[in-house]
Amino acid sequence: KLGMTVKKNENFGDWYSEVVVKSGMIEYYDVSGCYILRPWSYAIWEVLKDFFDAEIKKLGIQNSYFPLFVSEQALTKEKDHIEGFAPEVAWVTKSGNTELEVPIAIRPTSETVMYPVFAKWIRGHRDLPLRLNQWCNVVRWEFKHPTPFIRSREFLWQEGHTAFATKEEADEEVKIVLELYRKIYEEYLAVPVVKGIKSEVEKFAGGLYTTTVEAFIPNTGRGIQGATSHCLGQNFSKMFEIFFEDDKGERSLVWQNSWAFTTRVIGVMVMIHGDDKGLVLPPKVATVQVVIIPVPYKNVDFNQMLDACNEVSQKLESAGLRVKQDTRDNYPPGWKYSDWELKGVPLRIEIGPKDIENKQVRMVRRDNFEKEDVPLEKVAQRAADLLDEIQANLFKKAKEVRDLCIKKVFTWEDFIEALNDKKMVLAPWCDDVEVEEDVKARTKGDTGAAKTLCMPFEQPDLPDGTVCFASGKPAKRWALWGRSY
Ligand SMILES: O=C(C[C@H]1NCCC[C@H]1O)Cn1cnc2c(c1=O)CCCC2
Ligand SMILES: [Mg+2]
Repeated sequence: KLGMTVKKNENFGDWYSEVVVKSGMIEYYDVSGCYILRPWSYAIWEVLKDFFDAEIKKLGIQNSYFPLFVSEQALTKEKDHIEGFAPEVAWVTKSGNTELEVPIAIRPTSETVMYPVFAKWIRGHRDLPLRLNQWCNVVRWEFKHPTPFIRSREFLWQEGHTAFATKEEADEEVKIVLELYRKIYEEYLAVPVVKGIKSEVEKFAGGLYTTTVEAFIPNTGRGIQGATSHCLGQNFSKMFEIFFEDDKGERSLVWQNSWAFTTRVIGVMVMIHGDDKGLVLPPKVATVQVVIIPVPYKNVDFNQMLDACNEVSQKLESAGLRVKQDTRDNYPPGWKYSDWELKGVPLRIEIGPKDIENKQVRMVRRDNFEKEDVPLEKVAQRAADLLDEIQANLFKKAKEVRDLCIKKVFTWEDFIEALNDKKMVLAPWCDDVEVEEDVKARTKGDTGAAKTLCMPFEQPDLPDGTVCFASGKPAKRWALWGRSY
């Protein structure tokens, strides 16, 4: 059957699998954990890539491309960087029937590819800052259940890798890039995120600190890391001996950052906005923002309909909108309505005989199905305004839902109740590693343990004497906890 058969709130997992395939975003593939990104989703990646690429270029960051393959020696150089991750590294061990002398890793991330070369390129302070980015794929042999876009063994991302003379410069860039990630989610994908810093347990082990934008999937009650911007401190420059001579002739280690967002962002957008009819695409990222559908009538000349569709299409295109005319003669209008609703096109324009007579069109919104008749001479402006309204409405609705899913608590009992009610939990915390490990242990269950998602930069006030919800020790700050992907 062409349309959706699974209801989002009845079986979320099956709904998600059905919608990403039937909308034309994903095709399954015979290598487990790998998916084909079809044009309907790849075009969304391109919109985000174009935005982010232009922004980092404004910051003076340059794109480059480093090899896919990593030597074993390089990969295992930074000890605590790799130990926890080793099982996820994919290795090339032979070519044809011939075993390789030494196995070669496929990049799971490129710190160990790039940093030996950074050490070679960086000599003096005039070689700094060095700021490179690459758009590429990475491979991580994940063992958890693969999910299109959300968790796959190969995914697309950008990875930024920068080196500075001072910590201040690094700290500043971490924040600037994190703000770009917030824009990708909130201004393009209409998905609300919480900006914050990761705990010592959750941060990137090889780094100094990790900042993050955290999204939330209400249907599963799970948080999801949206993108990360790490300050690596001097950990990697120590390991890879990346020194520079400063203007006083002193030899010191560079300060580094690394930051990434991935094709996961598309899956988050699908999960947040989709409904029982299929995808709902935010106009900013919609491949097709407006679809024009003629409603033929037995006694009306079809060519007249096509002319009307062309006229409207040209008006919208000259207004800079992404338009498509569905003039296929082998499907009735109703079938087309469902098909484009399944694909999530934000705005539909119907043109029937009486519309032509009255020099108007019928506009139908995908987000709330509201319909309105619009005079021909106002079509371009009205469509542009409606798309802005749809974009804003999608974000507003998603933010209302997300805010209702954050519960602020002070006690363990309330924490557990909120967790079991599929919420994120904002709780006063002593920020001790062993306490976080203890909460994980105490909340282990078939749906996974709770962990800190982040310490939000926006902290509610913490009255003196407030104690940690889990340990009873003096609370240092608020942490956002939850089960996660
Ligand atoms: O990749 C990072 C840190 C960093 N990598 C570059 C972009 C930003 C940021 O993600 C963390 N990380 C996650 N996962 C893995 C590794 C790893 O370093 C290395 C081995 C395989 C799995
Ligand atoms: Mg991982």
